[in-house]
Amino acid sequence: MLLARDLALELLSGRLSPIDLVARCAETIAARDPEIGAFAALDIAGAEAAAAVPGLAAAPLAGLPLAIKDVIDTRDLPTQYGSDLYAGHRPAADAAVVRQVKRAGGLVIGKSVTTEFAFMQPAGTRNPRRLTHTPGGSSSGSAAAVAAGMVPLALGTQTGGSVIRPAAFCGVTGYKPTFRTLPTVGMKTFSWHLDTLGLFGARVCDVGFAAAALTGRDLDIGDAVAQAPRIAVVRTARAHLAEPASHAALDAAIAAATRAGAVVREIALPDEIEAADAAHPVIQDFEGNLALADEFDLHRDRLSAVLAAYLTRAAAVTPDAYDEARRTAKRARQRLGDLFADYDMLLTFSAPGAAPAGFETTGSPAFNRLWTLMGTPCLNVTGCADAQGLPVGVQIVGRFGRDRAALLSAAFLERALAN
Ligand SMILES: NC(=O)CC(=O)O
Repeated sequence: MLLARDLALELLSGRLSPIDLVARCAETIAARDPEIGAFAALDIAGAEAAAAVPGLAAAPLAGLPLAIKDVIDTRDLPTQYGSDLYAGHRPAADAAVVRQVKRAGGLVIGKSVTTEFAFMQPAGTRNPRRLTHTPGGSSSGSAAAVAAGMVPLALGTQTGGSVIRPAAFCGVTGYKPTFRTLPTVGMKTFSWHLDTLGLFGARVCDVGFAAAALTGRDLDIGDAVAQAPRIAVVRTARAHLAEPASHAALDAAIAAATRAGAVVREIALPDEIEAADAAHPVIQDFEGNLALADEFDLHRDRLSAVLAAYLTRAAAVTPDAYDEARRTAKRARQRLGDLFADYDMLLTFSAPGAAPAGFETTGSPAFNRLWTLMGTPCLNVTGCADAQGLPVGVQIVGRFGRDRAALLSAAFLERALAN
């Protein structure tokens, strides 16, 4: 994989030019994407032209090429939301986060494949770790493009588990920042209480570097790691949904963290927090039904059967149920804040197991959706694999608004697992 932060330092030093890096990415894309299908659209020429701008390497992103998930509007490339309803659709303006990429000196080399409206209908992308397996979703192309070494960084989105789960399946670092750290203006909305922009990179320091470059926040952790963090392991009430490989990965992470000096304790989540897991689908259903009302009312026959059936069911959620779900979520966030008085991070599953074989599903968000609703920073940490050699992720959950601490904790675990 391409190491974004190391490449940025090479670009800044002049040992590598942005044009040469674009050429390297383009060569890998040409060699690997025909069998992986990570990209919905490419703009190599546009990236080459942008790479020629003098002084680019001194910018925060130093001329690094990025893939942008195709639910995020781009003025220079089609934005099709994973649906033929929007075939060839060309937004008049870039999404706010795309402007942040360009202002920071990043190069948009292409649009990465999304599932239909970032929901559950699998797209055509394959897992670079094993081509007969799903890469996960809904940020399928973003995770696959980074895993295959086509780009050093990719933008994705998460409403359920669409950053953390594909990152785990493809063996890359996925970072879902605190809610609204990155602006969702110009992203195709599914749920305005849940939609969160995230990043994919090879390592924790790479996504931290990118987040710092985009936002100007103190998130570039470099080689730093947390010192002896207090870790609460939470398998949650859904632990029965985790396969043996995920339990084994969590056990390996616990052992590695303990060896590295962490204080690790396994706890049960308080009932108020567990209750929010059931609130997530109520909020997603109510808001998704409205966010996709035009497509559902006017083009239902051109939606996948999965999405059409979902939106039909989602219409049944009442305003009272929606309001109660939001109150449940608020109580859970308050209780979670209390929990973090005693711990620096939570450690849990990233997904039920390794990437499922076949392409009938992109996997389950069972271990992601609660944290999406909590709005807390989450990272998939690499370093574990199952008996067949497929990556199995473990997930760090940090305190709301404390993203630097979450990145340092994730870097601590990443290093502990690598040693
Ligand atoms: N958009 C989403 O997060 C849905 C999923 O978990 O696949």
